[in-house]
Order: sequence, then structure tokens, then C-alpha cells
Amino acid sequence: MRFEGVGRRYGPRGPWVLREVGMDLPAGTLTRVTGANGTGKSTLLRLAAGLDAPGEGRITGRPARTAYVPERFPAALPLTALGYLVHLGRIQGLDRRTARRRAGEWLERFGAGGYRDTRLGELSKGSSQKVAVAQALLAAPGLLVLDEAWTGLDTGARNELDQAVRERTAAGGRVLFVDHDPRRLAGEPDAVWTVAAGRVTRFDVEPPVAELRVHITATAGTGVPEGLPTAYVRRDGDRLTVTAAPSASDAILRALLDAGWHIDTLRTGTHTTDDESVRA
Ligand SMILES: Nc1ncnc2c1ncn2[C@@H]1O[C@H](COP(=O)(O)OP(=O)(O)OP(=O)(O)O)[C@@H](O)[C@H]1O
Repeated sequence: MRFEGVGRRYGPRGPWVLREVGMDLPAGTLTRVTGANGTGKSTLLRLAAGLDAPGEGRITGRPARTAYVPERFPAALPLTALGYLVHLGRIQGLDRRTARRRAGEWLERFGAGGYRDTRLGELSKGSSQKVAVAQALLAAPGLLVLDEAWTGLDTGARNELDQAVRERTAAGGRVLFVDHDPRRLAGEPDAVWTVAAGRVTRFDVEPPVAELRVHITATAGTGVPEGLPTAYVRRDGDRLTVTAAPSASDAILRALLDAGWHIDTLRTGTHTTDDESVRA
């Protein structure tokens, strides 16, 4: 699936919210979209899901089965949770038995099995969100679009949705998501795209966001030990500063002590771009 020169504005004379978007969504991949509030993330996701059409450019290769979960779920329908899911499953091409079985399974997975016969309007916000997510997963979509879909879910259901996302990509589906929590599926996306000033640009790797780091300073040694685990090393006179992930600290301390260094300080902090500028 591909965006080619896609632009979108609201109203014929409105400002362009997005312009010249060129984005690939290959089968079997997880794609994250980031960006500040109001930059156009939801607009991009609605375009991807086909709920909104580009004002210019085109989107090709969208899978026939596409599902979308918004942050807020319109629950004012006179149906029970199960009735609603079966109805949507039928619309998505499932036979009634399969729709009923899968609806029950997804409600159970998200811890909402007890609400299957509850009317949508009587569900709490969290339970409504579980129904919204179940609705999107029912028919194993080739494209799953999640716009802050974790909001309002309890921890168990959030983990279950993470797992469902992994299952979708493993089965060859595409998953496109926005979430305010930078730890959501951290390290798992195949691509991260950022929306800013109407443009959508790709990061090749997910930028570390406030990642915890250990900073070790040492003196009185001679050479920098070889083969330090992935670390940024800065030499400043006879002082060495090593910055790395906390999981690497034992190995780094051992290597420095073995090489005759004296450890002065060890502190933890968050990742800063300064660390990158001193990459050894
Ligand atoms: N239906 C609409 N009519 C007019 N303007 C809209 C409409 N939907 C969005 N916009 C405008 O388009 C811009 C991008 O909105 P969008 O909701 O896509 O951003 P977002 O990055 O998802 O924001 P947030 O992080 O706050 O959810 C905003 O300036 C918004 O006011």
C-alpha cells in the first residue's frame, strides 16, 4: 500500500493540513506515526483507512479488509455488545456463526466477556473501547489503523491489544498506529513517520525517547578498553565518560576495572542528544 503525493485540506480554501505525503505500508509491517498535537496525525490515519479521501495525490493498494479504531467510540446504538459485533462481522463478510464465535472470543480476550449482553449505551468508557477494538480485529483486517486505541483500556486489555497487533503483522497484515505513550510497542515498529508542518517524514529507526542511560566516569586508566558493549565514550584529559543502556553497565564496569581504570561516579539519567555527539 502506498501514498503518492497525497494532500488533504478541510474546505476548498482551507489551509493544507498535509501535503506531498509519500509513504509505503508494506505487508507484514508495523508503522508508528508521531507528531505534536494538531499536526495532522488523525487526518493521515483516516486517509489510510479510507474514511477520508485525499484532496490531491492518491493512495494505492489498500487491502479490501481495512479496520479502524478511533480514540472515542460512538456507542449510541440500540444493540448489545455481542449483537453489535455480530452485525459488523456480517458486514465484513463473515457468516453469522463465525462472527458470533469470533466476537465472543475477542470480548473474552479483552476481559469483556461478561458484558456481551450489555447494551452499548450502558457500557463504561473502557468497556466500549474494548468493543471498538474487538470490532476492528473480528475479520482479521489486512490493514488495521489504531488512533490512540489504547486510551481507556485497562492494563490487561492494553497488553492484549499489543499482542493482537503482533499477531496481525505476523499474519501479513499492516498495522498503522498513533499513541501518546512513547513506550507503546517501543522498538517494534518497522517504520516511524513524523508529521510536522504539513509534511510526513520517515525515521529509519525509532528515536530513543527519554530512554534511561547510565553515565560512568573513570580516571587513572590508560587505553579505552576494546569491545565495550554499545556505548558512547568520551575522553576528556585523563577522565573517561561512558554512556550506555543500564543493561550494559555491569560489563562496562568490569571492562574498565580490568583495564586498570578507577570508577569515579555512576549515575542514571535520560538519553540526550549530547550522547550521540560523543559517539566513539
Ligand atoms: N473535520 C475537520 N474540519 C476542519 N478542520 C479539521 C478537521 N479535522 C481536523 N482538522 C484540522 O486539521 C488539523 C490536523 O488535525 P488532526 O486531528 O489530524 O491532528 P492530530 O495530529 O491528530 O491532532 P491530535 O494530536 O490533537 O489528535 C488541525 O488543525 C485540525 O483543526
